Amino acid sequence: AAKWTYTGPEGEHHWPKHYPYCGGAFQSPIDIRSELLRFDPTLRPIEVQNYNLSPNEQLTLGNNGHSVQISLPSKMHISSLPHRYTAAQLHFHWGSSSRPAGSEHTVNSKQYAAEMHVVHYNSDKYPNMSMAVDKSDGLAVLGVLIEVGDFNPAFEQFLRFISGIKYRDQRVQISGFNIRALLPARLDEYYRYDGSLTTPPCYPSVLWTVFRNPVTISRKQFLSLATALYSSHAQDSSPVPLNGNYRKPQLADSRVVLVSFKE
Ligand SMILES: NS(=O)(=O)c1c(F)c(F)c(S(=O)(=O)CCO)c(N[C@H]2CCCc3ccccc32)c1F
Ligand SMILES: [Zn+2]
Repeated sequence: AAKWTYTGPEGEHHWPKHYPYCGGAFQSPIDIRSELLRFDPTLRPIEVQNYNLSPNEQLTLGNNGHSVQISLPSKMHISSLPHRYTAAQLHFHWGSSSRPAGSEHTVNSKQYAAEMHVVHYNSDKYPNMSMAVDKSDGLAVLGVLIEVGDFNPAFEQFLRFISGIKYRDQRVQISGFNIRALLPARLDEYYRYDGSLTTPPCYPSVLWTVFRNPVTISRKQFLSLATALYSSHAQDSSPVPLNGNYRKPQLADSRVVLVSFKE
């Protein structure tokens, strides 16, 4: 498995050596700047289906060495886009206890504490994620900005198990819960642009939707996300903390960011 990191000799400035798309166009994340925005009245509210999972269902919560991820059942999908986009997994990007800013997208240079991504693939055209991941109309990712504030009971549904996946490739089964509760209340207010995976291989295959309104988690919840995990395996002699797992904003080039709302 090719190794890449967020800092050091395998850090993001070195990604293009092994992953050429990372040095290409249409890269994500970006700084969502006011001057790039254009109101688009055709942008409909995001509609998600089957996000409210029963506690009788089991989800896999895992540490893949780059993030904490939850694998999602294929009945979950986005129904308001031109094609059906079926959910594959969700994961997070965060800062560290000493530097609590770790979102990937920034808004007028403001970096949030963390960011959640719900990854979907175009299941009208492709049979699975692997076939969709490098196609220009392959993926749709919902981005949720996260700031430190009130306690978030929905996040607690998986955060309370995070000590069971401290090391790379550890996984635990958790009960299903309402994934919709991880999203902000308003799914009608969002930024929309064409971009890429924010990790290698950085394929320019993502229709990005970043919701305007952040969600909050408590400082204690943020610290458990930012301090519980290691990117190294349990048996490795020198454990490597997993934090600061965010790519810096990329050049917007001539890209316009569409917005579904008027101030
Ligand atoms: N920010 S991002 O671009 O949304 C993003 C990540 F940042 C991220 F870390 C991951 S990862 O956790 O899989 C670790 C490294 O790929 C993904 N995985 C996607 C793309 C790769 C293939 C694949 C296959 C099945 C399910 C999900 C995915 C990712 F899409
Ligand atoms: Zn991501």
